[in-house]
Amino acid sequence: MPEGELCALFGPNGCGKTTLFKCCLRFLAFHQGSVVLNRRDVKSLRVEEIARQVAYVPQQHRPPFPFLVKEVVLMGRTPHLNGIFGAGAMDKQKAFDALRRLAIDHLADRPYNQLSNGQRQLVLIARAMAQETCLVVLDEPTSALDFNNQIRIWQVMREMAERGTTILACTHDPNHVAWFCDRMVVIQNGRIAAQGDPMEILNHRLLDTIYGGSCSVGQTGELKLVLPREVARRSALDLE
Ligand SMILES: Nc1ncnc2c1ncn2[C@@H]1O[C@H](COP(=O)(O)OP(=O)(O)OP(=O)(O)O)[C@@H](O)[C@H]1O
Repeated sequence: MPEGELCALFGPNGCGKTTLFKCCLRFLAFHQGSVVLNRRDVKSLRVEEIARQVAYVPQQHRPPFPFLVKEVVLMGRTPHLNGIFGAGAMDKQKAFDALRRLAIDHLADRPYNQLSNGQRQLVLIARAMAQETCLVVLDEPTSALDFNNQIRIWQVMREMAERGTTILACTHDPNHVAWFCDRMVVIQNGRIAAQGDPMEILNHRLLDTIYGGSCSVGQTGELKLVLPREVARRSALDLE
């Protein structure tokens, strides 16, 4: 991936997006292919070295202990420290900045395991921001969020990419891909079915291949909009 790119990994349920992420991060062993991170094979890197370069936001996270939200976010600093107890004022400030950027600083002193799914998802994204890595990998980062927070997270990812962070996020929302991403990679049946600029490759033929004819792609000005086919028929959009 080019530096500073916001790329979406897209594909139907069960096509292997999470598995691919887990292989890239070495949570799962893989037997074919290779993963190269800043010109080095990840198999040759120690876990700490990977954590200094890649932050991961998992789809689900079951906390083992009632850590406070501010402690969970501070854990993002761990790869840069000599253990969590080495956290200094600057690390705490970075953790707080991430909480504030996501408008969840009011949750700082709440136990993480007493939060809603969406609140926990925001905390994990804040933890990844505090980690300050060159690559951030996010597994359906907006799946539990209200619409306002979905847009906030895509805007935050966009800003991070503009500042040079490379971002790989999987999502099931083709509109988010069209509105916010530089590139999309479509996985189907174990291989890359298509990849490129969403404005160029996101069309009804691609969606028919993935979803079997349930969607239409409309265009209004520079904006693409994916709608259920029946809804699209009722709209005044130019349909492909
Ligand atoms: N722990 C597991 N053991 C065995 N098979 C698994 C396991 N986890 C996932 N799989 C299988 O691997 C395949 C890919 O799953 P994966 O979770 O990577 O898909 P995904 O694209 O992330 O799906 P979704 O969009 O539903 O989150 C699926 O067929 C799934 O059933």
